[in-house]
Amino acid sequence: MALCSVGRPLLQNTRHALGWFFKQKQTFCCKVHDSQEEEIRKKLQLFPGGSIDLQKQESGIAVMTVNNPARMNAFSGSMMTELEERVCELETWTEGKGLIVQGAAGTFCSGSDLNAVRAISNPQDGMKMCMFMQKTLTRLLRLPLISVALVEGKALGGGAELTTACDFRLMTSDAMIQFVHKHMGLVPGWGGAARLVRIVGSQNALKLLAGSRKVDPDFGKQIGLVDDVLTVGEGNTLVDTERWLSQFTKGSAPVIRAVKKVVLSGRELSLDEALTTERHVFGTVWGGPANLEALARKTKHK
Ligand SMILES: CCC(=O)SCCNC(=O)CCNC(=O)[C@H](O)C(C)(C)COP(=O)(O)OP(=O)(O)OC[C@H]1O[C@@H](n2cnc3c(N)ncnc32)[C@H](O)[C@@H]1OP(=O)(O)O
Repeated sequence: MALCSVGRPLLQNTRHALGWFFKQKQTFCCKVHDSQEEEIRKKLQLFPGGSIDLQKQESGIAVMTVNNPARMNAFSGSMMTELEERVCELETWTEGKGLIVQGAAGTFCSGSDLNAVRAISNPQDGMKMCMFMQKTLTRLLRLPLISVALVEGKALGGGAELTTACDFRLMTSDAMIQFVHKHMGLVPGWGGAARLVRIVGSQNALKLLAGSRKVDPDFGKQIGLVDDVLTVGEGNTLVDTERWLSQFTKGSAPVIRAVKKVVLSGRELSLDEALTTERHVFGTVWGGPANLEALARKTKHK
């Protein structure tokens, strides 16, 4: 049985996912797939092109690149299955602390590949693709890594949804995020609407989805979608993003991962369940190497 099998109620899915998450039995989820998933995976692989590249660095920061520049980094079918494989890889990366998600060649992602979309425009295939991407992006958001989307150029449709599957979003000063779904006769289906409401609130989410409003860095910051803006032409945006992220990833990996776990459980579980999880996670760092070192240093917080 896969981690979140199709049709299982959402709350049960969340509990299962978090139970799995905290026990860190990641290999289970990576290796076992149900037959419906296998079917959509095979179908998606009929639409090749581009790649999802992953570089895990010794610093504990990984860089994932959506790479299909000939189509403005649109997601081909094979890129959707590769994304899931990369997420699996990150789920088992126990030394990891942070993740940067970026697009190749100076632009973020123009959503799903419209050629593939046309070919699977029947409701059954559309629903399976949507389930597949929803599950993958939920797992991306639940990684025990602090993640940031580096948005250069454009993030459109599914590309805008992908940004919401990260903990933070940075934009370059000339970038733009737009949920263009309404113009395509759609609503988000990769979990982007649910996540957007949690990030910017329902009023702002309505503006972005019903108005397909373009989000520039100023408006993005104003509504809380965007955490910071990088000035174009001043240095290397990836290096700047790594520097920005390091304010949260400096220090011991178990502690950084524990922080992400308690925030995640606070966001996704009932208060009672989140408190139980928090106690459990606290127990994993109390008296641990970083804790003992800090005590020995007689740390003062001036
Ligand atoms: C989950 C739901 C979804 O994601 S629905 C998909 C939402 N996305 C879209 O509708 C994007 C449509 N594309 C555009 O609006 C423009 O191409 C954007 C991205 C603004 C870029 O414009 P511009 O800089 O003028 O370049 P261009 O149009 O010449 O594009 C370069 C080549 O890339 C291609 N491209 C772009 N986006 C996609 C896409 N989503 N799927 C497939 N191909 C895409 C263009 O067709 C163009 O290709 P070609 O050079 O004509 O062969």
